[in-house]
Amino acid sequence: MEALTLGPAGTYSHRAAKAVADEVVFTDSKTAIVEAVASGEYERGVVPVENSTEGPVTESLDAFAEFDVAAVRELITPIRHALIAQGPEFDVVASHPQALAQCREYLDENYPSATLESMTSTAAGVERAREDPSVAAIGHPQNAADGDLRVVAEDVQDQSSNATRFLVVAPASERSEAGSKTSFIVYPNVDYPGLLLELLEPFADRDINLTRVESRPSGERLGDYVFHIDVEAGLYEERTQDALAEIEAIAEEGWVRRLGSYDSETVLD
Ligand SMILES: O=C(O)C(=O)C[C@]1(C(=O)O)C=C[C@@H](O)C=C1
Repeated sequence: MEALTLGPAGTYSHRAAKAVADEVVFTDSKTAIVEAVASGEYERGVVPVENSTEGPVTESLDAFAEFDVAAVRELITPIRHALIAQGPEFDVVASHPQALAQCREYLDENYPSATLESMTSTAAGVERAREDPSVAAIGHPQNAADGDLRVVAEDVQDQSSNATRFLVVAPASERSEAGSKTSFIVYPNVDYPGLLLELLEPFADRDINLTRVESRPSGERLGDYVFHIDVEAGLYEERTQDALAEIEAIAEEGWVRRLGSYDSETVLD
């Protein structure tokens, strides 16, 4: 099966996508991945959603609220960054903002005067370093395996436990009720004291553990939010269906989207 993910070759998304697809194709935005799967252009997409150091990948979350797709698998991958350059002297460090943020303390301590440059992906930063000796990149060490680049330093992420969670997305028709985890999005379109508490109580009442709650601005007006909620239960379970029915009643002025149920796996590379 073919999967669309964030390119060029050598991104962490590429490494995760290889675990679920025999052919991987690339684009340079997470929104484009979700949109292409929603429209049926691709059968699978692999997008990062959350990092243990830096938190949510907001572009992916916003794309899930905008385009109707199913989440069919979760991949968790440890992220161990290398500093990659043509030599030890450079003025610029180029990488994806998530990766730069995951190495903030290391860069402040070791390269306080380097200019940080945001790229569309870690591998795009590596391409930039390949072209320009004054630029270093942060990415997977394997990106230095060929050509003029070398690994200047390994394990430059601030937390040794640094890990990113990816979701594999499929067309909405492939949404599954089977799996140990479920993701859904709620837009209540109302605002009153205790609303968030009311949205979470149906899970607490049924002993369902929440693994993530993220609020994203709806874009409609200041203080108006879309909530991304992940729970440790499958849609096939009666308790999950009952909790969602209660939430749908609370959000009757807005909407509730089930991304679906899935199982989680760890991808080492
Ligand atoms: O730039 C890449 O290599 C990506 O796959 C994107 C991404 C992200 O957006 O979180 C994925 C994993 C790492 O956390 C850093 C960057």
